[in-house]
Amino acid sequence: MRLAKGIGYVLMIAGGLHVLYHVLDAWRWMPVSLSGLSIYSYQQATVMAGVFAVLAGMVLWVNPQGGHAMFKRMGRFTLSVGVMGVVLACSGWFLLAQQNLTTLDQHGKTLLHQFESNIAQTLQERLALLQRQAERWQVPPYLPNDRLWQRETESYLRDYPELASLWLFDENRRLLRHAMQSAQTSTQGAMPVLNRAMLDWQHQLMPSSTIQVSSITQAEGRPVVWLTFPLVVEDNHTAWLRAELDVSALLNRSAFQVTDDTSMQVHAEDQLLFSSRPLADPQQWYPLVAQKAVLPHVGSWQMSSYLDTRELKRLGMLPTLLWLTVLVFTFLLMGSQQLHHLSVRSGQRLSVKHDDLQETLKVLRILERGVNASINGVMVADAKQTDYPVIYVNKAFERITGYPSEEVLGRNCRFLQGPDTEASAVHAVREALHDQYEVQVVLLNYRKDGTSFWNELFISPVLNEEGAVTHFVSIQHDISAQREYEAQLAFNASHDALTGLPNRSLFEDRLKQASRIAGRYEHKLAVLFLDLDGFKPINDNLGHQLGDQVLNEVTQRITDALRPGETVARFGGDEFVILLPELAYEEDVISVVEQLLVSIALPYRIDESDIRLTASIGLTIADGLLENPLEMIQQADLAMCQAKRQGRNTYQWFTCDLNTQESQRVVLRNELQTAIEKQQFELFYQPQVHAFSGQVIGFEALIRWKHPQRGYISPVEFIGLAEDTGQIIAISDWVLATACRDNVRLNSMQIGAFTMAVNISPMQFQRGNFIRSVRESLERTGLPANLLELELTEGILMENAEHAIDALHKLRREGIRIAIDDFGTGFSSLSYLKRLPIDKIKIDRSFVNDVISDQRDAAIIQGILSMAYHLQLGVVAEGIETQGQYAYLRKHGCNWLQGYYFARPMPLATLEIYLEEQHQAYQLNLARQRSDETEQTLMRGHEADT
Ligand SMILES: Nc1nc2c(ncn2[C@@H]2O[C@@H]3COP(=O)(O)O[C@H]4[C@@H](O)[C@H](n5cnc6c(=O)[nH]c(N)nc65)O[C@@H]4COP(=O)(O)O[C@H]3[C@H]2O)c(=O)[nH]1
Repeated sequence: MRLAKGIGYVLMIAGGLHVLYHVLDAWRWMPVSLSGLSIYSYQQATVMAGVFAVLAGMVLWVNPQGGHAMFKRMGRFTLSVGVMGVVLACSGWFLLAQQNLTTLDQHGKTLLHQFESNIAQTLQERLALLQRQAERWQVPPYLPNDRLWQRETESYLRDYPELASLWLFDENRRLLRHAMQSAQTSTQGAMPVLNRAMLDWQHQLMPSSTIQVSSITQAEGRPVVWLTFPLVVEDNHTAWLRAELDVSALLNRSAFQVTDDTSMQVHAEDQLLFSSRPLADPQQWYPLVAQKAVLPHVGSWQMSSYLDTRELKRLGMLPTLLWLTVLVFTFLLMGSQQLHHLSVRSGQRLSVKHDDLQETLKVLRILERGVNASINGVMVADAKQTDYPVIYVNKAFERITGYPSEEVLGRNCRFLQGPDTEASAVHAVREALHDQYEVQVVLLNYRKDGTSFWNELFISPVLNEEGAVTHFVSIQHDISAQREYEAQLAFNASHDALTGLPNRSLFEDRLKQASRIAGRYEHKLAVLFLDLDGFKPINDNLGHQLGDQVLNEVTQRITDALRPGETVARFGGDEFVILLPELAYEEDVISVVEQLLVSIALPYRIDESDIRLTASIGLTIADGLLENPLEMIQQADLAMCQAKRQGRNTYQWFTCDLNTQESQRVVLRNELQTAIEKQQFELFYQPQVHAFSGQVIGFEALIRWKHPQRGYISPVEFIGLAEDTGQIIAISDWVLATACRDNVRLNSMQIGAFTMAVNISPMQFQRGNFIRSVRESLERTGLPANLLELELTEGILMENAEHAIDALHKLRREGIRIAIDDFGTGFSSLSYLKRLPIDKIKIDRSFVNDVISDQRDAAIIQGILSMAYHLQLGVVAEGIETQGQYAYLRKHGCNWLQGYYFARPMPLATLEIYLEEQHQAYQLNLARQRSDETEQTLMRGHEADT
């Protein structure tokens, strides 16, 4: 920048000085110079170059940055063209001007040369003419007489005006005759008075035979040249003819016709002898050439040629025009070049801009596609116009709101608001728009069809390069589904998905609330725990879909039985809990419960078949003063379990005893788990004997828990709990495997083919892998299937008869025997029994117990035996404690017997000894019998002989 400024300084100063110099130098020629075109053309060229230098310097000095940029913008070629053009124009101008000057100089010289030649020739002719005249007068009659003189001189003077006068002198230099141009002669013929020069000549006249030519002298103020011719006349006398040549006339006579624009002058010793034109205005004439001319005899004079400055101007036109033309052409060329350069640069810039635009367009298209592909509505509003009219909406906006873009553009988007749009959210949006900051709100908007949707709205101001807000972009996210989902989640969090009833959590809330109200208003509230009886097999065997239908129907029946304000909740599975928050009388609970039991027990018509269900209900009542009202749920649960134990399809009040029992159950359950893990169980075996032979035909495996503190615990105490807790599965698997293994060992004693009867729990039987686990136990132990007998209660088979029948068929196909345990206690229908693929039935101990004393038990036993006989089923009577019972059953055809009368359950080792003893006793008895028979035979033979 400094360099540019420096160069600018130098150019300005140098150019300025150059111009000043020439302006001052040309001052005296100013009128001509200012006329624009003169001999100073070449100087003007350099002046113009100086002006250019000044201008360029100013550009660089005033704005070196701009100048630099300007030069850069002009392009090198343009600048080169400019410089070249200026140099060429100035050079051309200079050369042409020089050439003009040279031509003019030459022209002037030529003119002068011709003029000089003419003068010399004229002078020579006049000399020759007068010489001839002089010669004529040297022959007789010699000197002319007056008349002849006059005639001849008149002729000369007339024809040659430059001959100012002719003089004829005699030998003594006396004037004989003379003749003058009429203008100069006052009197023709009269002797003139000789002027001083003539007199001088008379005195100085030297006799000479040669022609004398004087130098230019003044005669009467005129430049003249004297020609003197010696004449030899008769008698060798001498005479002189003297001719006065008017130099001006001579020159005039010699001058040829020059052009209007040139002029010639002749000076002799600063005296103007001749001028082809009057040079009144010296500034009109430009001196071309001035040179000396030497004429023989006459001497030298100064000849000058002049050119009319108008011609000079005319001549100057060409270089100037050329200069201007070249400059104009240069500027045009520069202009065109610059235009070309600019067009190329613009083209390049346009190309770049075009590329940029294309790229921007591409990006914009992608953005537009992206915006249009967005699932969120996008809307752009003009922030600079009042009321922020919408200028763009994407497809998602149209889809979400139902408004086509043409109905939206130009409007304020408040048309999306409706009656339930939250005023606070709208206010927040307005404030954000007014203060131009981002805002995010959720508000209820309305579609074109009037339906509402939840709009999660995000509005952001858009700034331009100056940071001013020009637009607002809003992104709309229809979160209706999300809201619905959240509501659903909230509902699900507090409700049961299948029935839509409140779940435990909501029930607990309501219970707490009801308890507080009950405490405040001193009334009572009740909680009912309802569990369906026998629902699980329905669900497992008929499918969950059908189970769900049953549950929904149960829900409906319960709901129908309740009053408004009362709550029924589903706690999962088939458990329903009911809250009666405001009891007028305690007895009201009973009426509700009885209504529920009746209603639930009604048949369920599903898929064109009737399903029957009952419910067990536990009840508890409180006055709202319970510290923890949720205890009521546990209490009702305990009571429900008690109702179950009491035979189901009934209800049971909660009592404090139940609480104690439950505590014990909890302790027992934990200990039972420890027992499973530490294998604290043993199997005792109770023999079953043939009713008539008394021989042991098999055993029933009966589990014992060898508690580390309490000793042996009866299965009656823990099997039910294990069933409830699911611990029965692990226990049952162990029992089955152990019983099979021990039976293999007992059979290996080779004292009989013993059958092992194993009690099967309901949960064990209903497991999907039950048959497989039985098969695996047999395979692992190697016990033949026909030596395993499974004892199932009537209840197990009744709960899901079809599944049970199917499973029993499979088991029997394996060769496994099936016995129905506790037969007679389960109210089995006989038609149903007929379909069961079983081998035996076991008469329950309760019938055997009083068979002797109670006719009804006896009748039942007889009925069972009769039925079994006709169904071709074996019968085992258990609980035989007395001889009477034994005898009665044997008498009525019971095949097999089991009871303390024969043997108590015993460990394996004891059993082995027992069996050994029994076998020996049997053998002994058999031998005795044989011996008796032999003895009797012998006696009979002896009697016969005698
Ligand atoms: N008063 C009296 N009782 C007699 C007499 N003869 C046998 N008993 C008892 O009657 C019960 C017969 O077994 P249960 O009816 O299947 O009834 C069994 C059975 O239902 C269940 N149980 C026993 N062991 C198992 C087992 O391993 N698995 C399963 N699931 N249940 C078992 O526990 C119940 C009770 O078993 P236990 O206490 O061993 O009681 C046994 C047995 O000791 C008698 O003459 N008089």
